[in-house]
Amino acid sequence: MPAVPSLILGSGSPRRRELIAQLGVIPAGIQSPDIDEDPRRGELPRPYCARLAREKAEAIDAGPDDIVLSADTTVALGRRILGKPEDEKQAAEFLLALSGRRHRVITAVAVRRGARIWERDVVTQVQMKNLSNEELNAYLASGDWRGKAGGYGIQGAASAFIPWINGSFTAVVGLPMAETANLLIAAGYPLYKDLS
Ligand SMILES: Cc1cn([C@H]2C[C@H](O)[C@@H](COP(=O)(O)OP(=O)(O)OP(=O)(O)O)O2)c(=O)[nH]c1=O
Repeated sequence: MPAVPSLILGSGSPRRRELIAQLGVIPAGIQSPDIDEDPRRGELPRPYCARLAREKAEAIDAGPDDIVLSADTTVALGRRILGKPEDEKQAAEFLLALSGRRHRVITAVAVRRGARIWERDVVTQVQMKNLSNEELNAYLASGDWRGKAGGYGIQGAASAFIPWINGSFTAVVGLPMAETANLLIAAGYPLYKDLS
């Protein structure tokens, strides 16, 4: 058994890689999980998001002692799930639905070691201001909506659309850092341990 378990980042998201690097964690491997992200009929946003994080962690090919970290970020408008827009038209539809409204961003994290899974989900409230046509069109043209739940990235130009959030900024970007660190420690990852 290796003295230090390897961490496999089970996520293709560049944001998640950058966020765990801030903890000093450099993954031994990175794999993009390939799962069906369609919500089940009647599935609510929070259980949907938790299920996806878990399924992503389970879909990663890892050794029995490796630690796998996966996550899912979902934008919820009431009971409605807004995932990653398929095209610009859908991004426009999502942004118009969010314009002037408060919504939730849910990020679920799943850490797996062998058959054991440690999970947490975090809900952040986000207020989006009323978007003018000019703002909407400029943002759509920037392409920054691509690959982002709800069709916006709070860490980019869309920061100007968000007067306030209540909760974890990093969770909105893709990983709640405090909870992620706790899950890694629970799974036996030697975070903060001096390995020299
Ligand atoms: C709301 C919001 C989402 N996002 C991103 C985080 C996630 O990468 C993405 C939601 O898609 P996810 O399905 O959570 O993740 P992903 O497809 O990018 O990567 P993987 O499944 O391989 O882990 O939206 C932002 O970067 N900023 C934001 O403000």
